[in-house]
Amino acid sequence: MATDNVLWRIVRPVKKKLNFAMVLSVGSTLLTIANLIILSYLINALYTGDTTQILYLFGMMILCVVISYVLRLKSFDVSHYAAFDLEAILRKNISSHLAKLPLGFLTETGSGALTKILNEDVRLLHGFVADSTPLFVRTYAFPVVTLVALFWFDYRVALVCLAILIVGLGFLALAMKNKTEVTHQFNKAKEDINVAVIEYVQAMPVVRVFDGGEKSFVRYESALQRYLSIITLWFKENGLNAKLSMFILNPLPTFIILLVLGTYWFQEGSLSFVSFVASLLLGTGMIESILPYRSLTNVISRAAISSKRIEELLAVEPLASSGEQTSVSDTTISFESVSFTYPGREDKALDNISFTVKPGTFTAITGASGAGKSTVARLLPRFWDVNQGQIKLGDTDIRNLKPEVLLDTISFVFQDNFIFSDTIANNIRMGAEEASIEEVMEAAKAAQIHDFIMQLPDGYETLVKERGNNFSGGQKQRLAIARAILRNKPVLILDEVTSFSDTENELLLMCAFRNLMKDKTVIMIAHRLETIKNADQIIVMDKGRISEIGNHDQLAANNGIYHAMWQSYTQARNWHIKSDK
Ligand SMILES: Nc1ncnc2c1ncn2[C@@H]1O[C@H](COP(=O)(O)OP(=O)(O)OP(=O)(O)O)[C@@H](O)[C@H]1O
Repeated sequence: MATDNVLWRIVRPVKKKLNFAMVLSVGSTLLTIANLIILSYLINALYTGDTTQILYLFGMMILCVVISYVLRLKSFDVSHYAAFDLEAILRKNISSHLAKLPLGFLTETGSGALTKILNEDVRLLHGFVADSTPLFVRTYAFPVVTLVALFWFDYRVALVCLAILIVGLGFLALAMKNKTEVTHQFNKAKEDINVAVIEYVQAMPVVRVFDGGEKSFVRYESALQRYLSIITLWFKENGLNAKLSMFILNPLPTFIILLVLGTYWFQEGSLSFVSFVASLLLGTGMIESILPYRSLTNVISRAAISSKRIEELLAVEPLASSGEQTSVSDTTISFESVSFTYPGREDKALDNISFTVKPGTFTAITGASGAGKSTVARLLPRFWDVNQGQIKLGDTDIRNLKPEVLLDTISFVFQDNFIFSDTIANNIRMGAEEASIEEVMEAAKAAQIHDFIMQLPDGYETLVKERGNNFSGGQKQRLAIARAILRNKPVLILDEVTSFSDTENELLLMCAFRNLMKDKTVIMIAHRLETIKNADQIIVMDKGRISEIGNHDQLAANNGIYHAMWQSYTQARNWHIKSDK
């Protein structure tokens, strides 16, 4: 039951309703058992021909059936209400928690995995609470109460039933031994298949060019093989026990055993007729009541896995709550002794870095891959919060600003910009929903993407396909720039935005950038020295630290990383010029 603790923790908010549903279910179970006992007396009365008793018992039985039925319905009613309540509570808790989580966590976990928790896991718990909880208590209460009743009728019959139960459950326990490990392996194998299928289908266009799809088909096939061998192994190891338990925990064999023994004891005179009938009815009823046990344990373990995922998500540390400050003194950006380590990593992505970007100036950040450039960009919109030091906008720590103020002051253009399935106009409007179509067009013109949009059959009303698949990388960049131009915020963060461009796109992009960056405070992360040469300040990063800082002339004159980068850049350029000649 240890793994199920998490399950009971998750359903705690609806515990009262759930307990009530279980009490009603136990009540209905008791009446069902009472009914079987009355039926035994009724058959006895029919046997002896006692008419008054027949009528009396018949009346009692009808009453019991009706009340038991009503209790059972009511129990399911209550458990369904509890399930709806739980679903609402969980959805509310999860969504309000998600709103407080670092954006970095959300983008990393991915919308697919989060939607799965919010939808599938919550729905699974709904199903468990609604349908399984009344059944759950019934499978426990029925055998216990029946055994008590059987002991009251005849201890020998009770002992026989108890023995059948113990042997059957023993085999079941053996069949379920290693279940956790096997279930884990089974789920892992199933996941591998899913991944292989997705990879096979999604990567098809690329894969077919290189290996005709054979290699990834082999991966899919071997995932399938692993899955099959786990199932075979499980059947081989536990199949016999499972079959034996299924055979023993079955009403028919129990009925036959009780019939043979009962007949013997009855003829011998040591078992009354009513006890004989009662033992047949109660004994078989008891075994029947535990038939759903196996499927219930499956439902419970799946619900426990879902609960664990929900609990883990709810345990993710939210961002420190934002302050209430609603304005900034100016757009100076300062990193003051900032250190940051990504959750789950040992090494620092940023190690004690400090720099200041003055209002209206252009700062470029460059350096080797993995040096920490993008991390600088991600900390500004609080994708994550710093571990040490502080980041200030004007003279305020960004953690003290209302989130709206931060977003209202800064625009971001990232390498992988979020393009969603809507019209081009609405994609540009994102973050400035009230903008008129004329304003949208103005922004698109400044971003050098207007002419391209006008060539499309529906112009600005053209639908962008999922993730902007019908646009080139450079076109998506320019759409994102148009979006940033329209939002017109005083601070601009650009992360590797020129990486997609070909020569033609680059000219357009540069022109778009000039329009976008006019009079703004800009931080641009870039590799292309041509792009950053004119920056007021260039920061060269290396292994999470700032190795050089200054303008182009100062850095080119130094004997550092930038100097080396500039040398190799000019050599490459000269080589190009020579080979063009
Ligand atoms: N989401 C993340 N989770 C864990 N570690 C990360 C994450 N993103 C980056 N890192 C690590 O942090 C360090 C800095 O990465 P960052 O992306 O900031 O470098 P970068 O200079 O922008 O590199 P590139 O030029 O390749 O984009 C690297 O060691 C990287 O592995």
